Amino acid sequence: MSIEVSGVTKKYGDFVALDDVTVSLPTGQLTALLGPSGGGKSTLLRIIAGLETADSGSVAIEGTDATKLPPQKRNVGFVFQHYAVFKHMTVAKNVAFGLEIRKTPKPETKRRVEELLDLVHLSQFAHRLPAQLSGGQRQRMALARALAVEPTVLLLDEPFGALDAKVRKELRDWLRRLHDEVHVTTVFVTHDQEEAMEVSDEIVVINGGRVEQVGTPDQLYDEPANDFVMGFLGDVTHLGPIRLRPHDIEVAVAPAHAGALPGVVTRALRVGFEVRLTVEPDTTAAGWARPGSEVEPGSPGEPVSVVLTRTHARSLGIDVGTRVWLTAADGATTVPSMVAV
Ligand SMILES: Nc1ncnc2c1ncn2[C@@H]1O[C@H](COP(=O)(O)OP(=O)(O)OP(=O)(O)O)[C@@H](O)[C@H]1O
Repeated sequence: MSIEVSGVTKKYGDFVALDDVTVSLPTGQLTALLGPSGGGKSTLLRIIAGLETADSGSVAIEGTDATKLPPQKRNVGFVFQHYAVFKHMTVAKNVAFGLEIRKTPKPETKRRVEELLDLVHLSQFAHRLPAQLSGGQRQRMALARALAVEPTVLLLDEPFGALDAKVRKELRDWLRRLHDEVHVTTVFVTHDQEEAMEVSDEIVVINGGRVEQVGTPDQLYDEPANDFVMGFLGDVTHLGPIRLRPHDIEVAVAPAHAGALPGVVTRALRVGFEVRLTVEPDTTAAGWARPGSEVEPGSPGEPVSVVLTRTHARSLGIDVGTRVWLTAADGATTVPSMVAV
């Protein structure tokens, strides 16, 4: 059982926001919809919630065809970036709201609200008004409110987007722990790859209205389906005709391998335990045969970025001006360079 989105297309006028999207979001997991701005993430989430109607295709939630169901019949909880709260009601009343309109017996509502406030660590703020909470506390209240009615699915649209970086980080750790406790199927939208990688069981990468790849954070990082996914999930550089991650380049200070790309270090930046090098390739040097030369290189003369640990850089004696030879490390994740169009 899961959320099954099949062949969903959504247009706004001539603009195709979602183009024949098919994806399955597993039950009990925390799934991120990740992609650049305007890619269609929110549109997909809103179609799952029933706040938007697809032009074609279907949505099933836990085996029930929900395509034509209104939002209130889908049993979904929803939290937006700017969450609408009842300003005149206390935190406890806000959380109780959904239970009260469902005419849940008073003692049960009271018990459930206490339980939820405990879960989101807001018990001591139960009698405050929302305006007396910090932004992060308000989002936790919003999550408690969404969870109150025991939704089958929790949908979060950039729930921490408006908060500062530190609070965002705290809330994302907290969301992961909360999810491990309650296991409600959760789908959240983010354009922040680090947030998606840290929190989710599975990531759906959406770009230009299409699903680029679905996989665990490790799968997407280590086996990106294409150049877009590779670039969106981490730093990428190039070595002749291939694109790879800067830490997947091996550096030698003597021409050890045939086919190694010779160059000169033009910049060495120390950041924490890393040293980030910029290497100007010397493609005119003798002995350089382009590896995989059936693929036309994008720009063979462009500088290459390389990341080494500080210890490694020190042991090689690397600094600005050092002559180096670069090769792709064994097992490096690579994709062909994009062919210029
Ligand atoms: N009601 C609407 N009318 C017209 N165009 C819309 C409407 N809603 C969304 N769009 C367009 O559809 C595209 C996808 O929007 P969507 O909000 O799904 O993107 P997103 O990936 O969530 O982006 P962001 O991260 O910026 O929120 C955008 O180009 C947007 O301008």
